[in-house]
Amino acid sequence: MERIMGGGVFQMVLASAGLLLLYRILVRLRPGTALQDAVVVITGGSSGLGKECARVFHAAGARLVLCGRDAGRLQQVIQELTDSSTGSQRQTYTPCRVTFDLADTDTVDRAAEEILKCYGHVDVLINNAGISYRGNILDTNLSVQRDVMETNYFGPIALTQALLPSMVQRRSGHIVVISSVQGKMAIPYRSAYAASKHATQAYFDCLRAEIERYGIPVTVISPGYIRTSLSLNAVTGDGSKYGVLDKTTASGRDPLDVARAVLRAVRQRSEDVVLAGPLPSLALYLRTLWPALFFKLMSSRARKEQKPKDE
Ligand SMILES: NC(=O)C1=CN([C@@H]2O[C@H](COP(=O)(O)OP(=O)(O)OC[C@H]3O[C@@H](n4cnc5c(N)ncnc54)[C@H](OP(=O)(O)O)[C@@H]3O)[C@@H](O)[C@H]2O)C=CC1
Ligand SMILES: CCCCCCCCCCCCCCCC(=O)OCC(=O)COP(=O)(O)O
Repeated sequence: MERIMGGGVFQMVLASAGLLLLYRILVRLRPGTALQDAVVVITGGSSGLGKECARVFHAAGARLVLCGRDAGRLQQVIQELTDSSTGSQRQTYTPCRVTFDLADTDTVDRAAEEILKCYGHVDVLINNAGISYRGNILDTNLSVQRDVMETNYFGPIALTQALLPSMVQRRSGHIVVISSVQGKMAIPYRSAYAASKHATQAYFDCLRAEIERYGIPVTVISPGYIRTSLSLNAVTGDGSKYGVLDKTTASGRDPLDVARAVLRAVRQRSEDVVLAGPLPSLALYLRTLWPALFFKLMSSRARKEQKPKDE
């Protein structure tokens, strides 16, 4: 009897896994939204993942609006993209640029107006810009916790809220946010960053439910480590720059590869995408299913990493 039951359970698990695999294949094969001529806004378009997103959306025929704080760096990206499109089979467009600081939410409304002036509307907003943080909570100024929250949370939500009314009016648009696996699990010495990404996940999950009725999808993308300048640009507990290219960052996933996954998620109108390797994925399951063990592992990690650079 037990053998029969055991066999039955095994077959059920196998069948479920097969169905899940089939579902994933079908989702991938589903014809996606066309991006030719779509107006795509990318924040943090001057470097790292944002720059690679600019590359793949530009090549797909999108009309880009690139945002960042440094006009010169944005112009350099625009030049690279225009140079690369010579001989392209597809119609491509010279991107527009809008310069503003996401941490200064007072300027975001002005920036949204400027963004809308580029092409008259926005089809896809990719909230990508962000900064990270390295530090021990005990030695971190509250102002640093606030600053990271301004750039990673309040800035993107202010921009989203400024652009949403025009999307709702047209009953068309798509909101995307680049979060992190640290938006789903918190690891030691990343308090400001992980908190800002958890807030991001929660806000955009609420938004998804609230604007579904207007036909506007919300996509939250949670990558693991990517090979960019994120750790170099991270802030420490006293507000100074960390300035180190961490091994984890240097050995992270190719940003172009991640950008292609972002493009796929936009085409498929995916809701929640985790782009992480087996270990962080396992850690995410552990956080949900066996939190006590997850917390023990994090405490041990905190003890081992007792000396972040700013101590
Ligand atoms: N690299 C990684 O391991 C991972 C990154 N991510 C996320 O990916 C996103 C992109 O980061 P990544 O490309 O890695 O890092 P980079 O440091 O290379 O790029 C960050 C971008 O954000 C822009 N930015 C930073 N602060 C502001 C601000 N106050 N106002 C406007 N723009 C700003 C920068 O533009 P400029 O300085 O020109 O203004 C830059 O273009 C971030 O949200 C990050 O959290 C998620 C998981 C892993
Ligand atoms: C019983 C088996 C247990 C196996 C679980 C082991 C737990 C291992 C913990 C793994 C933690 C992974 C952290 C991944 C963090 C990450 O990818 O972050 C992405 C970023 O946003 C990077 O930003 P950062 O500034 O931190 O470089």
